[in-house]
Amino acid sequence: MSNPPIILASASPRRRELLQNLGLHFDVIPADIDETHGPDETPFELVRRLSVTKAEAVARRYPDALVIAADTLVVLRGEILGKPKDREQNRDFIARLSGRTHEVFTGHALRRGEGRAERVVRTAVRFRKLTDDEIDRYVATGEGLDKAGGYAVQGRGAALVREVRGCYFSVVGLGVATVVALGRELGVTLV
Ligand SMILES: Cc1cn([C@H]2C[C@H](O)[C@@H](COP(=O)(O)OP(=O)(O)OP(=O)(O)O)O2)c(=O)[nH]c1=O
Repeated sequence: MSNPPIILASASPRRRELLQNLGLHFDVIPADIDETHGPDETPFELVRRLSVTKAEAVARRYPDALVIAADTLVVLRGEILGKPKDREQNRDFIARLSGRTHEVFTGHALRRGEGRAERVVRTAVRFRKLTDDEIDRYVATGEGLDKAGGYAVQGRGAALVREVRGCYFSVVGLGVATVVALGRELGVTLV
């Protein structure tokens, strides 16, 4: 049986690039959803809910497609660090991450008609101990402003990271192997 058309329900250029690297052809249709956190939600529950909400918002309009959505959160000692609202907050995030290990949660949700496949991937990331000057220089690049936790492991942020324990790609925003496995659960061979 031939594969259905594929839709990536994300505005993230990183996610698009990771899927393109597999040689796949797909459309990009971002889901515009409310990303407000519920008061008692754990990071696991939150990324799961947000990835599912993104997938469903698009799948409703394209029931014949395979819809792929994801959501990424950075968690330090139980506290969620979202996208920094400005450089000052970006500086605060990087200073707090310095010398410590935090967790990155990426929720993946696929839909194909009535078919659903979901998985949350958790990865531990340890930062080097950074000097004030290093923190200032990193924040001045502006790279972290649209990223969860205020850094990009795939960019200059690579210089901040001592160790990644788990799936590197899920830190960037999309666990590629997870997406392929979830696609197979829905009967779609992506690679
Ligand atoms: C930790 C980290 C996050 N990020 C990015 C991945 C995501 O794009 C972003 C987290 O925000 P998300 O809300 O997960 O995604 P998004 O708003 O970019 O796109 P959409 O909701 O349309 O899917 O942070 C990196 O690029 N590198 C990193 O090292």
